[in-house]
Amino acid sequence: MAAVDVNAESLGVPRKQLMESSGNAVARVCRDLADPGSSVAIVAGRGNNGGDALVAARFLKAYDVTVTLLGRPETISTDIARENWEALVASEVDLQTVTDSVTFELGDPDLVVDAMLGTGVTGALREPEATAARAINESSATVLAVDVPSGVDADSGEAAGVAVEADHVVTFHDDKPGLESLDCDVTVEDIGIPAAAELFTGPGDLLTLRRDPQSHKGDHGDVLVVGGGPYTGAPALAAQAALRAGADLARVACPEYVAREVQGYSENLIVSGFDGDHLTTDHVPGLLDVAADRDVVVFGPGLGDHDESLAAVREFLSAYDGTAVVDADALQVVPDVDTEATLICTPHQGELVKMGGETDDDWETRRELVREFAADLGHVLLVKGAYDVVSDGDEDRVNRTGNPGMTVGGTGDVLAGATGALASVLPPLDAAAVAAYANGRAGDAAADEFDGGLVATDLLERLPAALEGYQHE
Ligand SMILES: NC(=O)C1=CN([C@@H]2O[C@H](COP(=O)(O)OP(=O)(O)OC[C@H]3O[C@@H](n4cnc5c(N)ncnc54)[C@H](O)[C@@H]3O)[C@@H](O)[C@H]2O)[C@H](O)CC1
Ligand SMILES: [K+]
Repeated sequence: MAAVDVNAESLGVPRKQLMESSGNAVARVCRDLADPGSSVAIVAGRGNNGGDALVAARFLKAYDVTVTLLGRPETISTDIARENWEALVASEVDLQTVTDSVTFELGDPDLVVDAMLGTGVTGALREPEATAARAINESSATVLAVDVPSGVDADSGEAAGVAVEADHVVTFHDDKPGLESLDCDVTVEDIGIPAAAELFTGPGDLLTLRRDPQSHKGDHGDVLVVGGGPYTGAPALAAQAALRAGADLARVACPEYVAREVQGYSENLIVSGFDGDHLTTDHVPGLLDVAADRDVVVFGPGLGDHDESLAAVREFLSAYDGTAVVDADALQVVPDVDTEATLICTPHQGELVKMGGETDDDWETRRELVREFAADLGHVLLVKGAYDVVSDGDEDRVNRTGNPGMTVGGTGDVLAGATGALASVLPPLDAAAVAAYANGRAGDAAADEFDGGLVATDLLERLPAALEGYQHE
């Protein structure tokens, strides 16, 4: 939800606007539950759940409304809730604040609006919330809970202690799984979050990437890139991209003569060369051994399409059961390989067609086609284009970052390497979506500087900033 909020904000729909819609929806349900002139007691907490009800107070002029804030106004925890409180103060609405359980009084209202705590909370209710919840449960008023009854976990429906027993819940945007087990009416209200905030990647997607300060070397990914042959730069780009996207270790397995060059690109890489000038099935047992201890394998950058190399990819994937990003010439093997591995395939549209998939100029049609093909394959697809389409056959994401300058060679290798690093820490669909977003963002930053003259290594340098997370209240 936090990710969707940030994406909505980046589309020009800030959270305060969503709060206005939520508050409006709360007031609408109040009107359904109580006649004009009835007394309505709004019990508001200090977070955004309380903020929703503070908005509702402005929409209930035909009612006898009292608003009780649990806690001192200075401790309201978000700017948008505080602004809505201040608007009520300035409007001389009937307000009271309660800082302890002794002074809490509910009175005898017809309707209670429980807006103490919503989805931002875990654990048992503290005071004065717990006392207020008991008073609400003892009263004969109809109880309307905002988003989730206070004290109930929105995901599980369980309560760690006392919780509000609501007659009705008005929840926003989407059903909350925890509400199903409760004995009350639930209304789901659309609050105007654009569908695009969920479909298109955006800055909110980066929220999933916050690093744990307690983590150790290897926790953020140990990635093996297998490739190189006719193309020598590709595996080096992919491996460096994995490091720039946060992997702790990046290894490259490639033909011996390529290995010398790859090592020349960066001393940060661990490179091992195998004999000959291309991958063959003779190399597969050794690769499987190395791959077994890695988080993710990125298979394909610069590999070439020698029959012996493709046979080796087939043999590797048949025996491998970890996570692999498959790119470039290795992709054509995927449709007829029987594998236990989790694959993220990163074709451009030409490679997609070569795999047996279909494409279309219209991105919405392409989205349908990609979803169907991903379902057939049983793997995640990230199909590159002006709009990248990511699908696991069930859920889809679309990425709009990037620019025409990125058609230069090597940007696909950067994307494959970044996807490998992210797949060590995120589920496959998310890894592909975040990688596409960040790769395009890095490309946009490079284009700001170099226009159409950008090169793939410009993206490498800009990947860390492109992956930087967002602070959100
Ligand atoms: N897009 C959306 O999801 C929207 C949601 N809205 C509403 O926002 C709330 C969630 O708001 P948030 O500020 O994140 O959290 P809460 O209001 O639920 O709670 C924060 C508040 O509670 C205090 N607190 C924490 N734990 C406890 C405890 N155990 N006992 C007592 N108090 C506790 C904490 O200190 C904070 O002050 C969501 O439910 C929706 O109602 C929107 O406004 C619209 C968009
Ligand atoms: K609530």
